[in-house]
Order: sequence, then structure tokens, then C-alpha cells
Amino acid sequence: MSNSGTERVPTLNIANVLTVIRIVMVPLFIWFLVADDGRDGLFRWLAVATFAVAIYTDKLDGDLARSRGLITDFGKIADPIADKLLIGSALVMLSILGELWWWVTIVILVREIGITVMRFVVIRYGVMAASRGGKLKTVIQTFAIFLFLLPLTSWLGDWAWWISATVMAAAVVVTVVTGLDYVVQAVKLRAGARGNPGRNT
Ligand SMILES: O=P(O)(O)OC[C@H](O)CO
Repeated sequence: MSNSGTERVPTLNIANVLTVIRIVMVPLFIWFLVADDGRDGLFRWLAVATFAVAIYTDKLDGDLARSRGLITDFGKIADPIADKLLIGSALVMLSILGELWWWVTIVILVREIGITVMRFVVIRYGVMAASRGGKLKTVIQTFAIFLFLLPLTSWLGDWAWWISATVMAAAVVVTVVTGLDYVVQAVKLRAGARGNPGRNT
């Protein structure tokens, strides 16, 4: 695996610890949603708060990794996985609760799991870090999930549902398009490594 320029950065650093904390928060988030005693219940709000804190650690670990030079191959792989666990669990739970169409959850999960598997398949040619499009996709997915987690319809009426559904539809489109872009990147990475044998050995 290519690690040029990052081999002296310790894997155990604050940015990676925050990524691991985000992963550990996922079961807590699921438990709050399962324990929810109604869409406006205390546990629902605890789930929203846990999701918000976990998303904040995503921004924080990225900022810290860049500003303090803590970018590691572990972080490049673990950070998108942590995002996928959090977002995937939110989508699955919303579908189980009957608040989100299963097809949305399945399309997004297939893309996220597929790209994760592809990252590991091409890792011998190089690490495929999150792209700008991938980061934008996570922001739109996060925003859409917040809209679905919050009891907006009971506060604001049906039009709030339409806004939530439109943002979720945008999230699905960006998720699929960026997934296809990663496939192109992976093909180029493989072709580049094959045209330059020994580069990553
Ligand atoms: O689209 P991916 O798989 O690169 O994931 C992007 C990350 O979630 C951004 O933090």
C-alpha cells in the first residue's frame, strides 16, 4: 500500500481517536432510536443529539488531521467507514421505524458498501481517499437524515415532509453519481499502477 509522506505520522493520534469515538457512538445512537417512546420523545432527542455530536466529530477530525498534519492511511480508510456506519445505521433505523422508504436506504447502502469494498480491492494500487464530491454527498445525506429525524411534519405540516423528501432525493442522486466517479477513479488508479510497475511495492 502506498504510504508516501505519511509514514512518520503516528496512527494513534487525536484525529483517528475521534474517528474511533464516532464509530463507538453508533450503537448508542441506535439504542436511543430503538428506545424512542414516540417521535417527540426524550430518546428521539437523545438520538438527534448523538447524531449531531458524531457528525461534529467528523468535521473536527478532518480539520485536525489537515491543520496538524495528522493524515494517515488508517484515517483515510477509517473516516469514510465511520461515516458510513453512522449514516447507514440512521437510514436502516428510519426504514425500520417506517419513516423512510426502504429503496432509498438500499440504494445508498449498496453504493456505500460497494465503494468501501472497492477501496480495499484497489488498496494495493493506492489509497482512494474521500473526494470533494464524496464529502459533499456526506453533507447532503447528513442534512437529509436530520430532516427525517426531527419531528418536522408535526411542527410544520405536510410541506416539511416534501422538503425532507426532496433533500433525500438529492442525497440519493449525489450518492449514486459520486459512487460512479469513484469507480472511474479506481479504474484509473489500477491502470496507472499497472503502467508503472513497482510504484507501490
Ligand atoms: O463518498 P466516500 O465513500 O468517499 O465517503 C466520504 C466521506 O464520508 C467523507 O467524510
